[in-house]
Amino acid sequence: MSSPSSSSSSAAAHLTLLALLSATTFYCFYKSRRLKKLSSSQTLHPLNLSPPPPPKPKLFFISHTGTSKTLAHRLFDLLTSNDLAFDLVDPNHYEPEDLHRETLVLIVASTWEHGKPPPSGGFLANWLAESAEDFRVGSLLLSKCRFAVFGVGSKAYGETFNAVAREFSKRMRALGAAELLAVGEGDVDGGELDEVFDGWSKKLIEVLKGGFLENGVRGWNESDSEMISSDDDDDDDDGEENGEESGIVDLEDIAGKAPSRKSKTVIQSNGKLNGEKEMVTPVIRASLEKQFPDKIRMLKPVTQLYVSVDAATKDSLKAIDRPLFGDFWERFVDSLKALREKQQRTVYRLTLVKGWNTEDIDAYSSLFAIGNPDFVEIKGVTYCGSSATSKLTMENVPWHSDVKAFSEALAQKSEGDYEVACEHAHSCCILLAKVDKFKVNGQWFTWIDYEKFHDLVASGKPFDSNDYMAASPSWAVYGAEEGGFDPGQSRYRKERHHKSSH
Ligand SMILES: Cc1cc2nc3c(=O)[nH]c(=O)nc-3n(C[C@H](O)[C@H](O)[C@H](O)COP(=O)(O)O)c2cc1C
Repeated sequence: MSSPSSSSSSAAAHLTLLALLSATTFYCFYKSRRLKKLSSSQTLHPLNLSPPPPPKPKLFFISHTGTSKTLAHRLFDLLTSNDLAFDLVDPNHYEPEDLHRETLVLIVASTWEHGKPPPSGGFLANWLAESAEDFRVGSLLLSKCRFAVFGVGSKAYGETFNAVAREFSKRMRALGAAELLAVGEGDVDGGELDEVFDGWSKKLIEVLKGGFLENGVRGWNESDSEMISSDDDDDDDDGEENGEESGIVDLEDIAGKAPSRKSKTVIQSNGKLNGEKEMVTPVIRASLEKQFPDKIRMLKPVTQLYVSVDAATKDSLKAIDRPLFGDFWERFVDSLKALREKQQRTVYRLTLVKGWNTEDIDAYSSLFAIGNPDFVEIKGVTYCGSSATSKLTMENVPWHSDVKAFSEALAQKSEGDYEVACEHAHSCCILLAKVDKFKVNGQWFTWIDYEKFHDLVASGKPFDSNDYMAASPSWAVYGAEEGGFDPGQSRYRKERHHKSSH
């Protein structure tokens, strides 16, 4: 191991900071534009042509043995005879990711075993449930949509009577849709289904024709939906000016927020300017998700190679990243393995989201053996405002003390392989480093000697990450009074108007 060069360490520190700031700025800008595009995609047309007309109202039937389908047909005829044009739709032939464009949706749905929908409605029901519970999908996703649900079931099933219809109603409301009237509850076993359905349908027609919601709020008609669209565009701009969606967010979040979770739709849209889905192409998304281990292997030497470790288990990685590939977990593990073979500094980057991935210390720790990274950088997720595309709240943002506790527990679990080396309290960030490489005679060498790195690359000879390390300044070392803030820089503290105990 060569001796560390302290002469260039200060320059290296500044370079590191500069690089970090530039990257952060780029991604903040990218993120803010992307969020704006996602939220405005519901209303704007590509190439700035006039906005597309609102989609035709939909009447979904979710049926197994035909009862709900028959009722839906009857409702369709009634709507048509009242000059209300609808498409009658089997959800098997519908892409739920188009739901955010809908302005009026009716659902007639039956309930089957264990309160579940029949097969034709399973995908739509799951999509709504997942979206409603996903903090990255905003509670305004369906804000342009008015809806009503009629359930077909049997009271004989007790608690699960019409569970599917109630669930649809609950999920749609959770995503911001406005319910036109209360869920209709049809009971096929002696509940006078036809009368109940006809009564509900009549009320629905009154609401639709009257233009009023049951709760007195003004309801839907075509010109309204256009008015809503243009208002929303204005809101969107205001939002950006007011900084509502312009907050900082981590690079890792970008991949997870890709507009489609189905590779089919992303690929179709790639380069075709067909609307809102071209923003993140499969290639960008896949590379943001670090799902190309072969590419990692082929990389030329870089000073520091990061792999995002967004979750520690297969299930949580699927929930957080919404991966593009079916073999996402194998690709992820393979990406970690590829790090092991690298000669340069390697880093696992963990972004903690409270309530999502902060619990599983054991599972994270077991990932260390796979990639054997030089460093583990642990950062709290950054709040960027709630919006149509994110329902991350301050509740999900860990305090620096949470990040510290998590990091210390992880270090302890490594049984001496890693220790907490540095912290950056003002960015809620902690660095674990490999003790046998980067702690020399009790002193940390986590900084980078860039000149040395370039000399080593130019030499063409093999080298290792500790050949270009530099001493960590005292203010950056874990536990320092400065908490990682360079005393050579000026600090501006934001004035806070709320009480905080932290
Ligand atoms: C095996 C079975 C399980 C059922 N489970 C429920 C249930 O949990 N809750 C409910 O309200 N109705 C339940 N039902 C009643 C059905 O919803 C009812 O038969 C309905 O007419 C089916 O409508 P469809 O033909 O449109 O699918 C069940 C029916 C069967 C045959």
